[in-house]
Amino acid sequence: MEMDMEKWRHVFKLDPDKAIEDAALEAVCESGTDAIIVGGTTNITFDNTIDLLSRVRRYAVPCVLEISNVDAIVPGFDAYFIPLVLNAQNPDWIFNAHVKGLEEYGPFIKWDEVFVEGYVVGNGDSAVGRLTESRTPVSEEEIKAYARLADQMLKLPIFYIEYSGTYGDPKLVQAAGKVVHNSRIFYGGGIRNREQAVEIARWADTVVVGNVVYEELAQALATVDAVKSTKK
Ligand SMILES: CC(C)=CCC/C(C)=C/CC/C(C)=C/CC/C(C)=C/CC/C(C)=C/CC/C(C)=C/CC/C(C)=C/COP(=O)(O)OP(=O)(O)O
Ligand SMILES: O=P(O)(O)OC[C@@H](O)CO
Ligand SMILES: [Mg+2]
Repeated sequence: MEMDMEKWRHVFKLDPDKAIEDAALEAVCESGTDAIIVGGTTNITFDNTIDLLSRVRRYAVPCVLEISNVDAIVPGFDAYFIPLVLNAQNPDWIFNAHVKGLEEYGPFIKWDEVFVEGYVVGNGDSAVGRLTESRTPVSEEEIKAYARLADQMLKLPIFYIEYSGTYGDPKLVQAAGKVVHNSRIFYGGGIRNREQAVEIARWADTVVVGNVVYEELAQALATVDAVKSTKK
C-alpha cells in the first residue's frame, strides 16, 4: 500500500486491546481518513496486533504500527512509527526500550519504512503518562523547547503532541507550529466532535482521533470531513 505521510491530515488510531465490530471497522477504514495507526499503551500483544492488521487489510487504507512493545512487532505493516517520549522521566522509556528493540531487530529494519516520533505527553494521568512518568503539565514555553528539540536538534519526521484521553489546549499546538520547520506536527487527545477537530486542524498538520471511535462512532466519523475541510 502506497503511503505519503506528508499529506496526511486525518488519521484514526485503533487500539488492538479494544474490541471493534466488523461494521464499525469498515466505516472507519472507508471513512476517507488518510491512514490507520495501530497502537496503544497497555495489553498490546503480537496476537491482538496481527489480528487487527489482518482485519484492516481488507480495506485500501494505509496501516502503520506505532510500536509500544518489542514483543508485539508484527511484519506486514506499511510503516512503523517509533515513539520517543521527550518528557519521560522514567529512563526505561527514553532509550532502554529502543536499544532492546534494536538488539533484536537492528539487522532487519528497512529504515525507509520507519518514522521516529518525538512525543510530548501532556496528560500525566493517561496510561502513557503514567507508564513513562511524563513531566506534566507542559507550558507554552516548554512545548516550544520540545518542538525545537524534535525538529532542529533531533531532526525527527514527527513531533507528536499527545493528550491521550483529554482535550489539550490548541494554543500549545499553535505555539509549536511557530517554531517547527520540518517535522510534521501530529496532535492526538480527547477529540470527540467536529468542533474540536476543526480547532486542532487549524494548527496541527495531522489530527489523530482515537478513543471516540469506540464510544461514539458517528461523532468519530464526522471528524474526517471536519479536518479535511479545514485549512491549516
Ligand atoms: C521485520 C519487522 C517486523 C520489522 C520491523 C522492525 C522495526 C521497525 C523495529 C523497531 C525496533 C525498535 C527500535 C523498537 C523500539 C520499541 C519500543 C518498545 C520503543 C518504546 C516506545 C515507547 C516510548 C512506548 C511507551 C508508550 C507509548 C509512547 C505508546 C505510544 C502509543 C500511545 C501513546 C497510545 C495511547 O495510549 P493511551 O491512550 O495512553 O493508552 P490506552 O489507549 O492503551 O489506554
Ligand atoms: O484516544 P484519544 O484521546 O482520541 O487520543 C488519540 C491518540 O493520540 C492516543 O494516542
Ligand atoms: Mg487510547
